[in-house]
Amino acid sequence: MSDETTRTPAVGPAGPPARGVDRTAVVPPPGTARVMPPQTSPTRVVAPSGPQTPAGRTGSAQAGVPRTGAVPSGPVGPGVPGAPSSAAPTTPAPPRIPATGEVLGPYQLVGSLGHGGFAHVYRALGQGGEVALKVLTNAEHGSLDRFVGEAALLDRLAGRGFPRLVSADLRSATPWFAMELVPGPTLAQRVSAEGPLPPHEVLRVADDVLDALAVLQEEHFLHRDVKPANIIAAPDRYVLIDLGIAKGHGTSTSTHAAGTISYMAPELFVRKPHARSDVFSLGLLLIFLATGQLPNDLNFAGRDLTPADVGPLDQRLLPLVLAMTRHRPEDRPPLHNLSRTVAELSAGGAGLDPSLLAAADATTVERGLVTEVLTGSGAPTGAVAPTSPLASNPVQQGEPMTNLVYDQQLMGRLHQVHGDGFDGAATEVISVYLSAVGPQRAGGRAPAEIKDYLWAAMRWAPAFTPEGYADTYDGWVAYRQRHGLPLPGVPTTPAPPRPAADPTRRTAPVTHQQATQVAPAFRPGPPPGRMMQGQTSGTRPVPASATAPGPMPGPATAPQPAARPQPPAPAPTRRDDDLREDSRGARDPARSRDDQRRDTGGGFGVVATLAGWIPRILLALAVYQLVRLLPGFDVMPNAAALPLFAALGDLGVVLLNLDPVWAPRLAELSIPLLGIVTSAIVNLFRAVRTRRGGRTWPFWLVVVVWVIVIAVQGVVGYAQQVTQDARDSLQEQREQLQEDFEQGVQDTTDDVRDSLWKSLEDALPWNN
Ligand SMILES: Nc1ncnc2c1ncn2[C@@H]1O[C@H](COP(=O)(O)OP(=O)(O)OP(=O)(O)O)[C@@H](O)[C@H]1O
Repeated sequence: MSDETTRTPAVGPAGPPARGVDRTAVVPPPGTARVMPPQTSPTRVVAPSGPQTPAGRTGSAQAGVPRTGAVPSGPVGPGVPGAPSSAAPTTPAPPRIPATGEVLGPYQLVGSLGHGGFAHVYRALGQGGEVALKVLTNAEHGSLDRFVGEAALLDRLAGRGFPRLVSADLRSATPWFAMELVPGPTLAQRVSAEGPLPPHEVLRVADDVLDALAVLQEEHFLHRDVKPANIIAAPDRYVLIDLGIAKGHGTSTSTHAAGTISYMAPELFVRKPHARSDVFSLGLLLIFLATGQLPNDLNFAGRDLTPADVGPLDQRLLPLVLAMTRHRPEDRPPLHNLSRTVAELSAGGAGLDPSLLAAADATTVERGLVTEVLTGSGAPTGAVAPTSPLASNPVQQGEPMTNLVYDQQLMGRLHQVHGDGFDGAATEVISVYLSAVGPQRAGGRAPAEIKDYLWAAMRWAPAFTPEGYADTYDGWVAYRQRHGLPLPGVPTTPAPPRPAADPTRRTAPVTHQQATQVAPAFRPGPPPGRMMQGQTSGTRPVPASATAPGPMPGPATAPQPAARPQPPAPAPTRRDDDLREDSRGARDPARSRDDQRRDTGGGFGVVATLAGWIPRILLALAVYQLVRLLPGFDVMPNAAALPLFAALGDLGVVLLNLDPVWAPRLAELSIPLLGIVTSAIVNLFRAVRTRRGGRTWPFWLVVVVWVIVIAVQGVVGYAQQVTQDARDSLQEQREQLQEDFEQGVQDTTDDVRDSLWKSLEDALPWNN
């Protein structure tokens, strides 16, 4: 078979694979492994020769697939063939998402099957028929190792409960692997479309998934992400997908984290995976399948579920799921006992053997499992910075801050902040949040520690702050303003209504591509006093402490520690695709300022900016005109006399068929009216261009301001007119009086003079 290795083309330089070039095979270091061409038989991700383990023995060879290479016994990472080590010639390329129609190796991508924050999965066509082709689309540190690990593990599982690995090229500039295409919807899709499953079908799911988990356990792995979206309902079986090794280290905008957290065992929140952590998730999954809902499991209250928590459930299933979801992992039954119980239930056995559902000592295969998973996958501990205090001071189960992960409003806000790439701002958000809800919620932990813990619990990798913005709260707000995104505290689209039938239950997220929503009630506001004092996680400043005083940041709803975490609530007026685009752009070091200018509209952006000033100038003019109405200020030049407004006044008179005396008044009114019209046009243009039609509040704000301006102008103008009329009338009366008086005096004078003359003439002797 060595000839097959040699016919595989060598790994080329980084860059998109050439069309038609066969780069399908994993190319191991010389002498360490072999490669098989996909056209003839499955290519395997193979490991260097090394110590064999039981895992190796139970791998593909056990399934009857010939193998010559040893399967890595532990986690796959650097050093494993196909996983470029630090010395490997290829470095992870910036995220590139291939388009449908592209050719990768011998496959043509014919459609998208789905994607998470880490990879895209395509339906692809090759010589051997259709496959599901998974492409790594995340270039963050460690992503490639985990991607290789997933391919290697799939290879070892050899289709037992999982899709069979077909071929791979993990050293390509766009690393990918092809696996068996499993036809059918995911269980999330099926329940969403058809509602809860009948009990016998739930038992079938349990049977298949328990088998798959047992195979995984033999390989010394936990899945850690058993949920409806990760199980495909094929016509004849249920297949577990997405080996959670790489879960959550993709872009922050992965919507999968929400689904993940809903099914997460309590011990995983404190980063203590247990061999029976998957049992817990499967127990919740079965409840969901049977009822369509998830219970408020109250695990953080430290107790097991009760029948009342679970709700109406088939009585045969009830003891099974109650046992699987026990709070303490060691109280849950091991996989083998569960399989026997499910078999008994499926066969309709009259009496269950209660000992099968009792707590049991660790089985041989369970021993040693957890350490391997923890150190092997690098997650969730991988999300904790080595400099974090958590690295040396691990979180203890039951610490108050572990409940913060259940706070939907806090997590919704953090999801936004992180999704935008502002982890430093997240620390400030947490600090303000603690000021609002009380420092006891921090249990003595600093906001930076809490942030690191929450990031680990959510499996969020450190974000990359967009170029040109400070990684602070203010920087984040500036970013959101610049991109026309909802700001903290600004009410947006309301969250989808929840079923109100039973307050103790909640509907599970049945699809991980759900519409985003926001948690508007928690309003961090500006951070208190910019109290930076140290550095954490590299170079980011952090607030001094959780107990630092600060202003109450608006209405903060008290957290509900007992509730199981809801999916974090991302921003509502923005689709995940948009978020992903921005995040991708922000993460791309090659992203130039030109690109960013293009994002903001380029030349259109300049025009839009200039146009945006017109309503503001008109508003200033309107206010100026208001000032002119004040007594003594009318000496200021009249803006309404400007040719534009004067012409509008004349036009208004003509159009409304008014007395020309109204022209100056209409000229004045034309200023605010023009302001309303231009601001409406500008806002409409922006909303259409940014595809954020829901963001109309600035327009309405401007309209309200204009209406106030017009009203004030109208009232004051009317009052002024009335006063002027009265003054004119008084003046007229005064002048009339004056005139009358003067006329009277004149008449009297004339009369007196005439009378005197008359008397004088009568008195003269020569007149007698
Ligand atoms: N073998 C397969 N056959 C058919 N569809 C598949 C297969 N593997 C994956 N898919 C589809 O692709 C989607 C994404 O797959 P997967 O969950 O493995 O991606 P991911 O990037 O690892 O996601 P995540 O962010 O959860 O890690 C699945 O929801 C499923 O619909």
